[in-house]
Amino acid sequence: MSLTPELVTAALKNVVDPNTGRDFVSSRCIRELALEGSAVRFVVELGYPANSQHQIVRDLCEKAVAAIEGVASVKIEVRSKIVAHAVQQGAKLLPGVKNIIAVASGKGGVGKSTTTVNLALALAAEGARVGILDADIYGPSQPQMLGIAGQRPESHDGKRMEPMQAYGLQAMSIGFLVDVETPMVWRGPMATQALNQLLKDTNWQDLDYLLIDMPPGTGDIQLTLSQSVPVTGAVIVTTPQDIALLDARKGIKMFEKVGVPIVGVVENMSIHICSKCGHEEPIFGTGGGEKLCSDYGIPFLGALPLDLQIRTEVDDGRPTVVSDPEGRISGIYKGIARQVAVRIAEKAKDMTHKFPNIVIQNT
Ligand SMILES: Nc1ncnc2c1ncn2[C@@H]1O[C@H](COP(=O)(O)OP(=O)(O)OP(=O)(O)O)[C@@H](O)[C@H]1O
Repeated sequence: MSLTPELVTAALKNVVDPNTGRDFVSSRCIRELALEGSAVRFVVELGYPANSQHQIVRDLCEKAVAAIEGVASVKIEVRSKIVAHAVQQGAKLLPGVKNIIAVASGKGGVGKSTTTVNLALALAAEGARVGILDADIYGPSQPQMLGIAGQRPESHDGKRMEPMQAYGLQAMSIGFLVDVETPMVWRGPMATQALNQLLKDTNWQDLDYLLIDMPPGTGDIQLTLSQSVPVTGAVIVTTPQDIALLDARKGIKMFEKVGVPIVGVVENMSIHICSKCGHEEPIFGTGGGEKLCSDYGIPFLGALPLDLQIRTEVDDGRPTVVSDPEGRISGIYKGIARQVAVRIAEKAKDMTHKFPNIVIQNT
C-alpha cells in the first residue's frame, strides 16, 4: 500500500491531545501536511500557549506516524496560534488585545490578586504575550506583587500611557498613578470611568491575553465593568469557606447575567500543609469549590494550598511562578493556566471583524 496523506491523517486521528482531550485532526490542528517519497512533514498548530507541551505533542504524533508502513522519516513543527475569541454581545474588542480574562471573587481577601499574577506569569512562561490590568481600584496590589511599586508609566503623546513591564508582562494599575497610601474615595461612576480609562488609554502591545484583576464584590462597579469590558471569559477565585463560596455564587450569577462565560473556578487556600511536620489541615473546609462547580455545571480548575511560600514571594514582588518556576506550587499554577487557555481556545472565534459589509442600494 502506498503512503498517502489520508493514511497519515487517519493515524493522527487516533492521537489525543492530553490537554484538550480531543484528537489533533478533529480539532483542526494539523497544517501543511506534505509527503516527499517516504518522508512526512507537517505542522501541529495548537490554539493555546504550550512551550512546555511542544515536545510531548511532537513525540505523540511522531510515534503514531512513524508506525505507518512505508514511513522513513517524520518532521513535525509544533507551534501555537492564539486568536481572538467572541465577547459578550454589544461589546467591541480592544485594539492590541485578543482575549480578556476577568479574574473575580465575590469576597475580598481570598487571594484573587495573587492568583491573577501567578496565572499571568504561567501563561507567559508558556510563550503567550500577557498583560494585567489591576482593576482593584480601592486597593491596587499588582504594582507591589510585580515588584515595580513606585514607578510611573510614560506617555509618548501626552494622551495614551505605555504599559509598565515586569517579568515579561505588560501591566497597568491605578497604583502607578496615585499615592497608594491615599485612600480612594471615588464613588461608583467615577471609579468605573477611571477603570475604563486605564483599560482603553493604555497602549497594550499585541496581547494574547489581558487578565483583569477585578475589584472584589458584586456591586455596581463590578456589574458595569463586566458589561462594558469585552470579556472572553471569567475565572472565579474562592476559598473553601462557606461565606466565600456564597459570594462566589453571586459572582458567577453576575457574569451569567451579562453573558460572560465562566471559564472555571480556582479554589485558593484550600489546604494547609505544616512546613514543620507536613501535617495537612483543611483550615477553611474541604470540597466547597468542587461542589460549587458541580451545582453550576462549570469546570473546577484546581486548588492552591494555603502556603507560606505563596504569601512571602508575592508580597516580596517575586510571585512563585517566577521565584520557583519548577516547584510544586508553580506546577499547580501552570496546570490551571493551561486549562484556562485551552477553554478559551474552545470558545467561538471572534467573527465580528470578518463579516462583510452589506451595502443596500436603492435602484
Ligand atoms: N494560597 C495562599 N497561601 C498563602 N497566602 C496567600 C495565598 N493566596 C493569597 N495569599 C495571601 O493573602 C493575602 C491576600 O491575597 P490577595 O491580595 O491576592 O487577595 P485578594 O482577594 O486579591 O484581596 P482583595 O480582595 O483585597 O483585592 C496576601 O497577603 C497574599 O500573599
